[in-house]
Amino acid sequence: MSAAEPHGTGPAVVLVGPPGAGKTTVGTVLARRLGTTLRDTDADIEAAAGKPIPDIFVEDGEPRFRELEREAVRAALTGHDGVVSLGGGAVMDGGTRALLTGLPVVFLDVSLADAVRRVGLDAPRPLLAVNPRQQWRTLMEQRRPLYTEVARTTVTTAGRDPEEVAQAVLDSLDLKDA
Ligand SMILES: Nc1ncnc2c1ncn2[C@@H]1O[C@H](COP(=O)(O)OP(=O)(O)OP(=O)(O)O)[C@@H](O)[C@H]1O
Ligand SMILES: O=C(O)C1=C[C@@H](O)[C@@H](O)[C@H](O)C1
Ligand SMILES: [Mg+2]
Repeated sequence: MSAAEPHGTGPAVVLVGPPGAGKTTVGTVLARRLGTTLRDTDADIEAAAGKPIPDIFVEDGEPRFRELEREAVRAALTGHDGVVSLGGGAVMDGGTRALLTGLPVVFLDVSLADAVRRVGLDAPRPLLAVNPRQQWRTLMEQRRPLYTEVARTTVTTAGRDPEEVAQAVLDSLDLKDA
């Protein structure tokens, strides 16, 4: 299968995984290697709402955020044939999960220790505001089955730099560089 092949037929790769999995970093590498661009639904939501995600959580609540996210994911998946990176909690919404059916979704798996090391515990993440380490553990335990459910393949990021992770993603989907 050629990397440039799926133009006009949907995204080449959709990345899911918790904060710190490397969705943005690896997505950027993948986009370069596939000769395409990365679309990040968190950025799309912020642009559409005209405010940062933490403000959406505080002012509108998480359920509203998940609705906005579902629409952002729908738009990204239908309007982009490159690499799409979803927010860490996108899989919590059943409607969003349904949008991913049949797509080349890759779960970037990361250990709690690596995620905390990469992102830190003081980042402005609304769901980690109180007791972040315990919250993180709980989120990872809740979400792992959902990442696995939506994913066509799972790629571990432990002990791999972003280039190596990107290569493993391409291999897992049987894609080649542009
Ligand atoms: N495979 C890797 N090895 C080491 N560090 C990595 C790896 N992947 C990403 N990082 C680093 O981890 C941090 C978080 O990566 P990144 O922002 O890509 O994660 P993310 O999954 O997009 O997170 P978020 O859900 O917050 O958007 C960055 O500093 C990045 O350089
Ligand atoms: O893990 C989560 O639930 C989130 C992750 C981020 O990507 C953002 O989508 C938002 O902060 C929520
Ligand atoms: Mg990111």
